[in-house]
Amino acid sequence: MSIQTDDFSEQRIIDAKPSSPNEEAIERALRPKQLDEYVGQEKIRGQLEIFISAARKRGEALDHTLLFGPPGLGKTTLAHIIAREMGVNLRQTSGPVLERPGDLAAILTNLEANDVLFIDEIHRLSPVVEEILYPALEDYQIDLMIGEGPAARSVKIDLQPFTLVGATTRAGMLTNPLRDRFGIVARLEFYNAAELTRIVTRSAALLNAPITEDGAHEIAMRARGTPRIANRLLRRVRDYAEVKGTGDITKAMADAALIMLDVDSVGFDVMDRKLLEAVLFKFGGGPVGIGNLAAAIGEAADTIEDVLEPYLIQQGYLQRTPRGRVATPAAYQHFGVAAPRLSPSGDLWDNLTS
Ligand SMILES: Nc1ncnc2c1ncn2[C@@H]1O[C@H](COP(=O)(O)OP(=O)(O)OP(=O)(O)O)[C@@H](O)[C@H]1O
Ligand SMILES: [Mg+2]
Repeated sequence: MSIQTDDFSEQRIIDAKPSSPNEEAIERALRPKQLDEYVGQEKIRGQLEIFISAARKRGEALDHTLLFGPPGLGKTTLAHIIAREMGVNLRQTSGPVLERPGDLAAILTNLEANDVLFIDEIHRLSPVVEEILYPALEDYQIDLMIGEGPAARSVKIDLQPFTLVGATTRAGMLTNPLRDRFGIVARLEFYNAAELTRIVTRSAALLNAPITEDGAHEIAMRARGTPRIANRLLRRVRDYAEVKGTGDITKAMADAALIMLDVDSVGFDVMDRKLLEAVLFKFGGGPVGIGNLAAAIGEAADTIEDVLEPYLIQQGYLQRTPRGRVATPAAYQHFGVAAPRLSPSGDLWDNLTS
């Protein structure tokens, strides 16, 4: 099976974004429903446990909460868990869907006391819609213009207290006034292998797929720190094990399936390798600007920044410097080439912190 197509975002096996509506339905089925089923993110979980229980005791809405981090780490999952643990309804929408102030006003005025309003991709709210949101967040009130021309007047509408849960892959793109209105700001981190092993094991049980501990670990190691990718690899490995074996997902079975899928030992696929190879061999290890890099590998700068880079940077293969992207010795090593002793800025690599 080849995963090299023109539109790789549709096909890429380790894309952190959902690949199809069908996959979203499967994901919903695998989604943990309660905080204690939610694996990892210990700090966030610990904080939310306290804040939610305090808000419930007081009978108040939870503070507005911003969830940010790369795709597939569990933001939507967490938003649903928050509503459930608060014992309230969740209304879901997204930044690009809310085109006019009226769209948001209609949702806000229909919220019941302490409900959760989940706005995905909140960095893509239009400025006029954001304007309506400020007084809603601060005073549970909105100012709406009714009518047009000389007859137009503004009316204040009181809202029920509610909690905004905003999710974004790019906290840096939020306006300051919006960011300042979140009482709770949670940054989701990539998951370690032990956590992903637990996620894979749990999902396999839900899918009725027999799996060994080291089979789960093998998948976890190659899932780029991302539960969505872990679950997707699990489903592909299960197919492979059913066709090529008895259905049992062992380490050997997982390894063979992942080799077939072209996901290498550290979870890189064609796109990751293409990006690192470009930095290493086309741009001499860097520094290279994002625009040049995007042109060289034929990928949008956004996709590079949101989807490809975060994991490569977190794992120490790539660095972001003021002058551009730089490949680290680990990147040279991965491709079996000797790394230069000095970084492109002329420092010893050992002295640089990533
Ligand atoms: N902590 C977790 N424990 C177990 N499973 C998880 C966890 N986080 C995420 N998942 C699984 O990963 C899948 C993707 O998670 P989710 O949709 O919440 O990611 P997201 O951060 O909202 O991604 P996007 O940025 O694309 O919206 C879910 O189906 C869920 O099953
Ligand atoms: Mg989501």
